[in-house]
Amino acid sequence: MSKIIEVNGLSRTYKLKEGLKTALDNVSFEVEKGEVFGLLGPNGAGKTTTIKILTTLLLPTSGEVKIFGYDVVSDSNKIRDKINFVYGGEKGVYGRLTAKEYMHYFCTLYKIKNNNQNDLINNLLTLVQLHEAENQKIHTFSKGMIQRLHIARCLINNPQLIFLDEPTIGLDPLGAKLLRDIVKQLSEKGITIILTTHYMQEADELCDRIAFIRGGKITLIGKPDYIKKSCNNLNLFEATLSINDIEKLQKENFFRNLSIKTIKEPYYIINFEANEADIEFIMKYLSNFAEVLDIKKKEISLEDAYIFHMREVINK
Ligand SMILES: Nc1ncnc2c1ncn2[C@@H]1O[C@H](COP(=O)(O)OP(=O)(O)OP(=O)(O)O)[C@@H](O)[C@H]1O
Repeated sequence: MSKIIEVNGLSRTYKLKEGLKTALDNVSFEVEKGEVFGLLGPNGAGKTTTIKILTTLLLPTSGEVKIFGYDVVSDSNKIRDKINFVYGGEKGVYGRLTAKEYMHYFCTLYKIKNNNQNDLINNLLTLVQLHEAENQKIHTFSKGMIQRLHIARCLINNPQLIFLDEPTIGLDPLGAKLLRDIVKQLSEKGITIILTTHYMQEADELCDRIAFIRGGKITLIGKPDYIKKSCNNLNLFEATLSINDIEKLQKENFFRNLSIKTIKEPYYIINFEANEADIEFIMKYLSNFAEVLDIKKKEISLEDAYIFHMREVINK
């Protein structure tokens, strides 16, 4: 495998009236060809700043970033031809154009020969499942269709590396699934993809590797399974209960990180953190106001791992 992205000691500060704001602090990572690499972190963690630097839209304050072996500062033109990006919730579409007209417009900007434009547009609109809507004006498109059109647009220059910043934000579950399927197809074609998302299940489904970023630093990096296993002192339990007085349970300060999901009254699933040795005691305690139908250790999801690692940030 060859390295498509090499980031070494990257830092970026912004000048504010109050002084300097550090958005990225000595960040290093590498991405191999063909990987789907997820950058996950809370608002303000530094994801967009990272993407802007990697796409040559923003200069680093210090450190070195190479894309395809080219430096983002001195060789930005060589990089721009080979990459593209889509920001979630992106506006900037020309509503009065049809999808096809919009694609022709960008083909011309990307200097695609007139003779080749129709075939390319057909292929790309088919790939993002907009072929049937090609003559429809964009202002009639749903958010999901617009987002898929952005993806088609970002593929015009045949990029080997694409950046998708929260691509499914604001999409309904079906629209989001369609978009995830397209991301998988692009990955299967060998395109390297950098993805940011706040949806952990999406990251788990799509990403080969993930970096957790918080406060401008990468705190954990690896395959989704590695990240889940990294919480080895996190013991989550899931109990299915029949509860008559749910308010009483909600008021309990007894549990660490209690979450309650209603199945159908009076049945509930509760998740909580506990030591394995305390489970018998907890069962007895619960039986004071609920019938315990089932209790088991919960498999750690990527979301559990994320909450575990970001807890101090979330609690601030
Ligand atoms: N142009 C700017 N001027 C000043 N500060 C900025 C600027 N852009 C970003 N920041 C600050 O840098 C930090 C990192 O921001 P960034 O947008 O990279 O985070 P993010 O992880 O993408 O967040 P989100 O999930 O909300 O998009 C934040 O504290 C943010 O307020």
